[in-house]
Amino acid sequence: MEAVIVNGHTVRALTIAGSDSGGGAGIQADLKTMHQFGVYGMSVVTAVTAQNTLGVQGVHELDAEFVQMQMDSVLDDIGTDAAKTGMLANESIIHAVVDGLEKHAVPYLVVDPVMVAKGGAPLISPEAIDALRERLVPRADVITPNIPEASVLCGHPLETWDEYHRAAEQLAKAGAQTVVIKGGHMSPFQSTSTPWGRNIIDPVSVDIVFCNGDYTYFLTKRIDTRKTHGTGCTYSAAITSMLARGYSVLDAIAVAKAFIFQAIEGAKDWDVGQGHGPTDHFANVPLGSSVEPGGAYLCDGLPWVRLDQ
Ligand SMILES: Nc1ncnc2c1ncn2[C@@H]1O[C@H](COP(=O)(O)OP(=O)(O)O)[C@@H](O)[C@H]1O
Ligand SMILES: Cc1ncc(COP(=O)(O)O)c(N)n1
Repeated sequence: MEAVIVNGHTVRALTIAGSDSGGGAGIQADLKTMHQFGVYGMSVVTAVTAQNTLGVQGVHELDAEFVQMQMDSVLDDIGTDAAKTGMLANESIIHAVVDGLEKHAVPYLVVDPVMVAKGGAPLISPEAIDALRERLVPRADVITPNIPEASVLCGHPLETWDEYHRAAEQLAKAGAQTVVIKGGHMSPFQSTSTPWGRNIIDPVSVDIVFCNGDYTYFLTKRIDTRKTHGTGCTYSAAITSMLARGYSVLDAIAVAKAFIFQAIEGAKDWDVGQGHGPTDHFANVPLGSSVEPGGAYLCDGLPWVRLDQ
């Protein structure tokens, strides 16, 4: 992959997240993904985890001042076309990150409100949730909660299609421009009766996107695998890379969703680790998708197919 040049400059993206020593999630997933998208990746590390596919063995949080120093180092000199946040660990780091974002020019911000690792280890302190909700959500161009994260941000459990939609609207009201409610944790059975009025027999993974008052649904086949370590990180890094390259939000999400589908599929038979294995960051970047707001799209191979409403 070559570096992408847009309007004469090298496209850059920044991740503000935790390090995953196992290489499947966090900073490592983000930088691998950005590289695969032809984007020059940079990192601000918030915490270092001792982690592998079996779980998180330890967490070392960095001082908020040092997080701020990294942001100044990167953004005073290099600058970025888009940034994403991942694991932010605690309240002081959230304040430092938001202060840094207010100080520097960051054209697009993707917030992946990381809370708990796939193995169950907490990646943010409970006291930090209010700061996340009050200071970071309103700054998000795109926010990408999974179902448990959306439940925590909204303050109640989410189990039905209707509740997923109300949660997206609540986060939009709180200031997030585009809300992506990710489908990895939805029950596959909910996919049999859908908001767009057509039944799906095979299990699918649906991401609900709420943007400018329209709902757009992105569906792929649900892959039967437990190797989903870092799916959320990889997906949000792909969206960030596409925004940095100048794509519209919906086209960015469409490409990112097709990429994460192929990344999960591609690593199904990998033998990396004994637990929740990583995704295939070498997956193809399927550019060329163009979607209209307000429809339901199925990625059945490529490109996207619009389902009748
Ligand atoms: N088994 C699966 N098959 C297909 N897509 C999946 C599967 N699991 C997750 N995804 C997709 O991966 C992306 C990340 O979702 P999710 O796993 O919910 O995030 P997180 O890692 O934050 O929990 C979403 O686009 C989701 O639809
Ligand atoms: C440093 C870090 N950041 C994020 C995740 C979440 O990824 P996942 O939910 O797939 O375990 C993680 N496990 N580690």
